[in-house]
Formats: sequence, structure tokens, C-alpha cells
Amino acid sequence: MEDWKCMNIRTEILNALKLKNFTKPTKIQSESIPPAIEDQRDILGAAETGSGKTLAFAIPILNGILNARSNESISEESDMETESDSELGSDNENEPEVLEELDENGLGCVSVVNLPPDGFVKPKNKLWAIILVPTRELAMQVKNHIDDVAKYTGINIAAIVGGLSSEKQERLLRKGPEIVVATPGRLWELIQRNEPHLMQLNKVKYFVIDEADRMVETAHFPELHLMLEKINLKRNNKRQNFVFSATLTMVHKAPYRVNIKKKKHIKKNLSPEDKLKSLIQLIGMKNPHVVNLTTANCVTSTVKEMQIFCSVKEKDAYLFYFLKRNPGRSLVFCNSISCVKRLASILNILKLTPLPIHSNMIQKQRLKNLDKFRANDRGLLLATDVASRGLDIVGVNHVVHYDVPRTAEIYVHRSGRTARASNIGLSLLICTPDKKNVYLNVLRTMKREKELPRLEIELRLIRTYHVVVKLAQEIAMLEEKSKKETASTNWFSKAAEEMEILLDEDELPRGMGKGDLQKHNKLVNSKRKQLDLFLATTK
Ligand SMILES: Nc1ncnc2c1ncn2[C@@H]1O[C@H](COP(=O)(O)OP(=O)(O)OP(=O)(O)O)[C@@H](O)[C@H]1O
Repeated sequence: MEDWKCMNIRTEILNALKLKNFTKPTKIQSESIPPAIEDQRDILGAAETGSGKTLAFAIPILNGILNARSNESISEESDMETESDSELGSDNENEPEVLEELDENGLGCVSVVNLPPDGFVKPKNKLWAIILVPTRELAMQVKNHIDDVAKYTGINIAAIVGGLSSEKQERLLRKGPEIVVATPGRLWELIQRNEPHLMQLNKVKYFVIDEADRMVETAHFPELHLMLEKINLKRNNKRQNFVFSATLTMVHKAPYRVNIKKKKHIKKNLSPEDKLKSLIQLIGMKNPHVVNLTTANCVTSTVKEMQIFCSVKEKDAYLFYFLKRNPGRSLVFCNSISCVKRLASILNILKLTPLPIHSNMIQKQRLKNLDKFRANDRGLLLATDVASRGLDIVGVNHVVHYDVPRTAEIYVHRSGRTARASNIGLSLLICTPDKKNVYLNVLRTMKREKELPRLEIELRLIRTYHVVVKLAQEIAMLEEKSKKETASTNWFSKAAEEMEILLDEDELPRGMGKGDLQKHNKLVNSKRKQLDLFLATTK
């Protein structure tokens, strides 16, 4: 623990680190934490995926809150008279002026003057830190990660994300958590509703943007922009800012769009320096300490990168081949929700029990599937890029880019879900002729001179895999058809029943009467039996 101790970290935090068996800081931590704690510098940090960036900003925040609390209690002891100012500071202009008077019976009676916005309730605690992240799952994970290190500090952390009940989240905020980890959309919604705890936004002492490049380049930007305006309004000058990402300094060859408040589009080819500068300006960072540990390779050195080049028709068979021949915990990325859904039904038929995750699923199901994936060392997660950033799942052995990622950043973040915290892992990209240009562009952005090595395939086996997968595709299509037919027949029969109309079989929609349906189901069953036989003999 010696390397931690010389960083002026409080014992409460050191004890939690020891419990986690984090005996020494990672490189990004040892280069960010000292200037953040000792000189209260803003930090602009870039380091590869899985390198421990979360604690690089969380430890200085927890440490700072603990130190400030100690100082407050010392000054409270020496001057009990100033006690009422200590929680929020005496300059809280949002606070209503409360006058206490005594009625003729000597009972206290309170009159409130100078009323603030509707429904103002005085916040319970000071809001010390806001941490913004791009996805809901990441917010939960960052909260849990900080909870572990805050175990002995008495500091409370809340995750505020979309997709879950906003009433429940307002209840969480009413408890006055010192640190709020949030996605921009839900946070902005609650700010607009004048949620009391969040009314202290412009007084936060710490502000973090994690996965910063993603946050400024996507749909999150309008809310982020508005929020930054609000935070910078009458800002607390002593605010310390942290901006972190694994791909902060990458440059796109293609122009990218930034959508701002008035729906103006700004097209820019930003150099790494420009990109950093614009972020620094937007957040109002002053003279940040820059820690850039990104490597020339962009992807962690312990990731083995491979590729398969095949036709669009062959993709599913190669994916199935890879998953069968390489047992372990695998994460497969697609570019669209429809692709995740289609693959999920095929891989289900092939008995691989995939767990889908995409933004059209209800949040609770998304979190449930992530938990199941975490708990199973042979788990298979099928995801869109909602899962490509920041998710820290121990023991992901393989990442498969079923679709070629649209940018190098996405490639780096997806690949970073494996080989975390110095472990090893494999990243496999499946490329088809129509996507060759995108793939080459990804390599160019990463300044790679050579293509990724090809994965060796046992051609003797792949033929059987083609047959098996084709059968599964047919079953998936037949089942989809009968699902649709059943749904529309049920709807039609129910409507007829409600209107008390008696229907003949030939009056049912699209002509798939009971007889047709039975034939259809028989066909599905025989194909399933055939498949089961194949699966039993496929290695
Ligand atoms: N000092 C440490 N010693 C050992 N393990 C650590 C240490 N710090 C963090 N870790 C572990 O390393 C893993 C990766 O950490 P973290 O999620 O912060 O990475 P990251 O750099 O933010 O990754 P990404 O860019 O993908 O978001 C986590 O499982 C975390 O618990």
C-alpha cells in the first residue's frame, strides 16, 4: 500500500482499497491523483480501456469531501455561532428567507418571505460532485465502483438515470447524496423540475465528464450544453473539473456532426489539439493537468486482435463457429437493434442462450441481462453500442464485432470490454466485402499500417456449420411468421368476439387457418428435430 500512502489519501479510503486488494495505483491513477489532491488541479486524462480511470477521479473527490468535512467540523468547534452556514454556505441565494416569530402564546410560528421557485424544499445535504456518463449501465457501474471505495467514508452516492421511475430517483435525491452519477437526459429533466438537491448545481465542488468524446459528439450534447451553461452560471470558482476518456485524442477522417441547441450542425475535422481545446473551453477548465497515456496502438496490448473476412451470407455461420470453438464469456456487438434481435432468435435456436441488450428494451430487463452475463462464465451478451463504453465486466474472454464498427473510437471501446485490468482477451472483427472501406478507415484512424491477422478456420468443419446455421435461420423465419399470424389471428378473433360476430375458419386473416397453422408447426418441429441431430454431432 506504500504507493497509495505517499499520495496523501485518507485512511478511510486506504482501508477500502486494501479490502479490494488494490495494493498499488494503476498508471493513470498515479499520474492523476497527486496533482488533483495536492494542487487541486483540473485533470484531462486519457488512458486505454480498463486502466482504472474511474478511481483516478473518484479518489480525489472522496478525499476532498472528507478533508472539507474535517475542516468544517474544526471550524464549527471553534465558532459554534456560524453553524447554520456550514452546510450550504451562507451565499445560497436560492434559499428562502425564513423569519421565526412568537405568537401571543409564545409558540413558534414561521413565516416565509421571498419565495423561490415553486415547491422549493431546502436540500438536506450539500451536493459536492456531479459525474456525467453516457449510458445508464455505466452510471450504475460507476456508482457501485465508488461505493466500494467510499465504504468507510459515510459519503453517499446516487445514480440518476433514464428508464427507471423518476419518482424513485427524486426520493433518492431527497436523501441528499453528496455525489450524483448521472446520464445527462434524466439529470437535465430533474433540474428543469427544480429538484431541490440539484438546485445546488452551480455550487458543486467537483465536476466530471467520463467518456468525454462520446458525450460531446452525440445526442447527449444539447442537454450537456444547457447543463454546462447552468453549472457555469454564478459558478463556484473553486470547482475542480475532471475529463476522462480512452479515445480523447483520436481524429476522424470523416467529418463529424455536433448537434447543438438551435439544431445547427457544425462540421469539423478536428485535430487532437482542437478537440482538447474545445472541451476545455466548454467545461471552463483552467490550466488542466494533462495526462495522456494513450498508446500508438490505441487498443490495450493484452488484447489479441483478429479478423474473419467472409460474405454477408456466411456471417452467421462464422459467428456460430467461433462461439462454439472458443468457449468462454463472449460479447457480440451489432450496429443495429434489428440485427441484435435477429441474431438473438437464431442463436437461441442454436441453443447458445444469448442475452440481448439494446436501447429499445426496458431498463430493468437490460440490467437483469447484464447481471446474468456477469454471473455466467460461458455467458453470451448480444449488444448494440449501448454496451460498448465503460462497462467493466470481469472475465470477458472475447469481443466479436459482428458488424464492422462505424468509427475507430467504437472499435477501441468495444475491444476494451475484454482484457481489462491487465487480463488477456481476444477481439474478433467480422468483415464483409461491402464494409471493407469502413474497416480500412478504422485501421487508418488508428494509424495501423497492417491489416488485422486472419483467424484460422478449419474449413473441414465450417461446411457443417453452414448447414446447421441455415437450418436455424429457416426455423427463425418460420417461427417469426407463425408468431405474426397468431398475433393477427388472435387480434381478429378477439375483435370479432367483442362485437359478437361468429367467424368461419376461412374468414380468419391472411388465409392461415387452423389447418395451415398445424402444417406450419409440423414443419417447424421436423426442422427442429433435424437441427437437434446436427447439433448433437457438431463439435
Ligand atoms: N489500483 C487498482 N488495482 C487493481 N485493479 C484496479 C485498480 N483500479 C481499478 N481497478 C480495476 O480495474 C478495472 C477497470 O477499471 P475502470 O472501469 O475504472 O477502467 P476504465 O479505465 O474506466 O475503463 P474504460 O475506458 O473501459 O471505461 C475495474 O475492475 C477496477 O475495479
